[in-house]
Amino acid sequence: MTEIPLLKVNDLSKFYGSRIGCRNVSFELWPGEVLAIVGESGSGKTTLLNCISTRLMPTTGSVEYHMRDGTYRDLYHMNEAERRFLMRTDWGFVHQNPADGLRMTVSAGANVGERLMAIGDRHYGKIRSTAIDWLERVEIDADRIDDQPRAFSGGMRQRLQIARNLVTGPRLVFMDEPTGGLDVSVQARLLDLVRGLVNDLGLSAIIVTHDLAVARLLSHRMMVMKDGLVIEQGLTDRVLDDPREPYTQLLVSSILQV
Ligand SMILES: Nc1ncnc2c1ncn2[C@@H]1O[C@H](COP(=O)(O)OP(=O)(O)OP(=O)(O)O)[C@@H](O)[C@H]1O
Repeated sequence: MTEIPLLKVNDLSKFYGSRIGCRNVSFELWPGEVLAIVGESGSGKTTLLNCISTRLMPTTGSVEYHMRDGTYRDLYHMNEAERRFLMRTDWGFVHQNPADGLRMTVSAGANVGERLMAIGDRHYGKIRSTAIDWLERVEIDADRIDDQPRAFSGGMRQRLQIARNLVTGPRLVFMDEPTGGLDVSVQARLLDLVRGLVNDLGLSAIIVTHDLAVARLLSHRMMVMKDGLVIEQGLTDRVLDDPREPYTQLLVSSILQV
């Protein structure tokens, strides 16, 4: 890991009227680091993820991002075009529901290929061969390239969504409950795949999950949220094996085996 954080989140808060989404969140994310945000339903995980990924504007606070040119930019001071460019070239966003991150009525190959076209690739043969390569990396047979994702199982759709996000070589990937809604055996296979890809590509990732087993398997560090606040954070193994806050102890002990 290099010594410069990829992301610096400073005192971020989001209120929905008088309702608290998240409050006073600060942390840094380092290159190659995977951070899990855990907590029960309504604790503010998705609000925080959406603010950091600029899908939502926070009420107060800033997020500084280390650009490829070496400068830091405050994400909320970028214009819409700059933010879109960053999302297309440097970031990925994996939704819990693959239908939110895929185009269901175009082919699997086009779902992957159009991301390459969006960053300027124009050579059809090259785009198709890269798409085939990525389908194989996510364990989808190349002969399904012309099928539409609506003909795929839930697990295949999620793997396709991951290929679509990673094909452009992002530096940072946001994932919102990436294994939610899948059968347990499908989840296990997907987690293995994500772990392998994240390691191989040296990706930084922020993963929202209510599942501590997902955090254990994928993340280096984790933050525990409750009522919009980060109440505990640290290395994943430390937090899970030796939780300091009573609330985290309760969360951990409610799971038989993590
Ligand atoms: N659009 C909105 N308008 C008003 N309140 C909202 C909105 N979105 C979220 N909230 C509130 O903000 C708080 C945090 O919600 P959030 O969805 O971020 O939690 P979460 O931990 O991601 O929950 P879940 O795991 O159920 O998705 C909750 O009290 C929620 O009711």
